[in-house]
Amino acid sequence: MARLPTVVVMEMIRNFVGGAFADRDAAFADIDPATGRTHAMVQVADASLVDQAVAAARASGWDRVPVRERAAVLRRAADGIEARFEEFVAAEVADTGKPVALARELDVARAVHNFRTFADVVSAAGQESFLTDLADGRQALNYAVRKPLGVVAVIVPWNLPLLLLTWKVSAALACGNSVVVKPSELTPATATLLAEVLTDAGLPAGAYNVVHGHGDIGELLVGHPGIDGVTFTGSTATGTRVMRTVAPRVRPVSFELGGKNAAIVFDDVHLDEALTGLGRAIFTNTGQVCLCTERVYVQRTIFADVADGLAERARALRLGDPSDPDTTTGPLISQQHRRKVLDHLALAEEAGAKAITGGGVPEMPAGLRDGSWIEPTLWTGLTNADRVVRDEIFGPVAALIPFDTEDEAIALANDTDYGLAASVWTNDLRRGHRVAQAMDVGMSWVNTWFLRDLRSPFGGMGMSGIGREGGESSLHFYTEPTNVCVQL
Ligand SMILES: NC(=O)C1=CN([C@@H]2O[C@H](COP(=O)(O)OP(=O)(O)OC[C@H]3O[C@@H](n4cnc5c(N)ncnc54)[C@H](O)[C@@H]3O)[C@@H](O)[C@H]2O)C=CC1
Ligand SMILES: O=C(O)/C=C/C=C(\O)C(=O)O
Repeated sequence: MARLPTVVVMEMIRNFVGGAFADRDAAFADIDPATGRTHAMVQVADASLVDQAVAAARASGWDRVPVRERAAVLRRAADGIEARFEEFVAAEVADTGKPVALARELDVARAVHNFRTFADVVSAAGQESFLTDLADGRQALNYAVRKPLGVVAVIVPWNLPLLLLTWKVSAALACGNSVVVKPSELTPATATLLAEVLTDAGLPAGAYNVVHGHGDIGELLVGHPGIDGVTFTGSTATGTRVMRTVAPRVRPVSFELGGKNAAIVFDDVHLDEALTGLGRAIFTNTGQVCLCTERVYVQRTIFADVADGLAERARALRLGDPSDPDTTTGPLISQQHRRKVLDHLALAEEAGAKAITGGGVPEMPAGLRDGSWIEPTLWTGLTNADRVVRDEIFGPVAALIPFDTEDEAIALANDTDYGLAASVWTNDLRRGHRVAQAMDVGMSWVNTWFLRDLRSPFGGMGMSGIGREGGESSLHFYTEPTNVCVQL
């Protein structure tokens, strides 16, 4: 008997507007960066769908839902992600090529945590009040009531798609806003899956909308007259463009942009622990976390030990099939991004750097050869004057640079246009506090990296962004206070 041909039905990722999936004819390919193969098609939004999404958000009525009920919806959303945990993992792995172990531990676990945290934060929030003494002996009561901004545009990148999306969406919804989300064109899957979970959790139609597309759709969204605030994570270049688009309508923006983060390693450190921490800081998610370390300043007395130890850790990383639980390191997000990283590898060579490990494209097994793989790379022989020590590269790369004194290390670490994150590695408690505080950054870690308490402020200074999110900082960004003054 003749066998029927196998029909492969490609998954179609659709826009989600006003509580329903919306079909559009135009679509683009969603590429798995580990294999280079198309794993889904993504329908592209257009101006009229953006209009519909903003109108649906405006009409959702979510702002009138009491805080207690909002928090309950967020908690059910967290439960819903947990119930479909492996579906989220699979979608994130297919879009990003990141190892399944990382997607489980970091991305999807954090999505659950984001919803639970902002349910707690908004439930515990109070309001500012002041009793004002007046010249005639009487008093006035000042208190501020916080109202949601309204409709918030959420623009997120491809490196931690679900983590960053839910970090913003959970806080915005907690405060009573409705959102229109534009995920990265490279990683559209989990934002779409989240629409189902939020609907099942009881979120009203229109409170969460997803429009897919490239930067032009993002630009239409952030420039839309119905948008009351914009939260953006991505490159500094795109952040400045978003700022220009939003400026004529003077809407609040929260920007978490690029970084060129430093680590400072003192010679009193517990070497093994520091090497493990630094390995994470440089190579996690193939260096594609805005917090990743790309500059490591090492006290000269232990420079050779740190260089050897880090190179050994880099060589121990296991690049390979993302679905293998033992894989530690995936590909870069795209061939285009790999070209950018490879250009920086070439620039480093021209500047006279020595690659003590890596420096090129790895040999991958059949099936993975068309992926955007890159070797984890460490350089010596560079200084702060070199472009690769100044540009954000966003790959598994770092320059190791020696220093002699604490003051010199602080000056070198702060010698950058960025100001996102830093880490200090020392066994001297006082020095740890002192140097961490001297870093001109939003987040400064001592003997650890990317350890997050979601109630603490998160964001950057300089070219790394505007504003902070997290805990109360999120409540402040996603609401506007109206101060009421009552003569008593
Ligand atoms: N968190 C971070 O620090 C991140 C930094 N990057 C850096 O950015 C570089 C470029 O990566 P891209 O994918 O191009 O990031 P990007 O910053 O251009 O993209 C981020 C998001 O912004 C959207 N977007 C693009 N143009 C827009 C516009 N004019 N208006 C509104 N939205 C717009 C994109 O579609 C995407 O959803 C990377 O090589 C890396 O250095 C990338 C991702 C995250
Ligand atoms: O922990 C967070 O909230 C965010 C971490 C990472 C980024 O913001 C990023 O890589 O852009």
